[in-house]
Amino acid sequence: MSSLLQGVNLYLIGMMGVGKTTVGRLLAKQLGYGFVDTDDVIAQAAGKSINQIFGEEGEAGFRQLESDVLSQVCAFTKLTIATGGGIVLRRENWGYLHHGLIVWLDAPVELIYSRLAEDTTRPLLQDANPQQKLRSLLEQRQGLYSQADLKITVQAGDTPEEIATRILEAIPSVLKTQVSHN
Ligand SMILES: Nc1ncnc2c1ncn2[C@@H]1O[C@H](COP(=O)(O)OP(=O)(O)OP(=O)(O)O)[C@@H](O)[C@H]1O
Ligand SMILES: O=C(O)C1=C[C@@H](O)[C@@H](O)[C@H](O)C1
Ligand SMILES: [Mg+2]
Repeated sequence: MSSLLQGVNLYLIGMMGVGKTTVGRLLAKQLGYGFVDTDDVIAQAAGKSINQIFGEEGEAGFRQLESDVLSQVCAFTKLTIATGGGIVLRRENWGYLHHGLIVWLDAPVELIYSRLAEDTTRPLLQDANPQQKLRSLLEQRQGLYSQADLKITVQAGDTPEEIATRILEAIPSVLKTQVSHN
């Protein structure tokens, strides 16, 4: 698989809590790829948590840092990159994402909510009605996520290992499509 990909980066996109970081780490290991999480790189570079960045610089400040990090990461090869849930919002980010293969992890809002109900590290979910907030974010972003090369639907009970395997099994079909267009 790794040789089929020829070093092309894999970008995982999708809503917060869908499992991009968890599955991305596994995929990287299985592919012999490096692993990068854009949220972690942003927090490390800023020396602040994501919550602090949102609090001090606003969402716009965070989005700028996110684009800066993505623009640097995409220059490397052989990486699996777990992105932040809102990376799809900026048009310029798509130019970077399309350097690699983009995989959308999609899951029902109820499943995402059950995972993140107690979470305090996602600033956009610190809302009076987090489930409704998730619903409206997904509605706003669905059309953007659907521009991915590959959509993988995640259901309750799917283990990270199963999801990683499903992604690996689906990759050849996408690569074949790309080759046949050349
Ligand atoms: N397949 C799974 N089964 C059970 N729990 C999972 C699964 N995938 C992820 N989780 C759990 O759900 C939570 C969110 O997962 P994760 O941090 O990987 O999501 P994410 O897509 O990276 O979110 P964000 O966009 O906020 O970074 C974590 O507590 C993780 O352990
Ligand atoms: O969905 C989002 O907009 C976000 C998801 C997280 O990964 C972080 O990037 C941040 O909490 C914002
Ligand atoms: Mg993550």
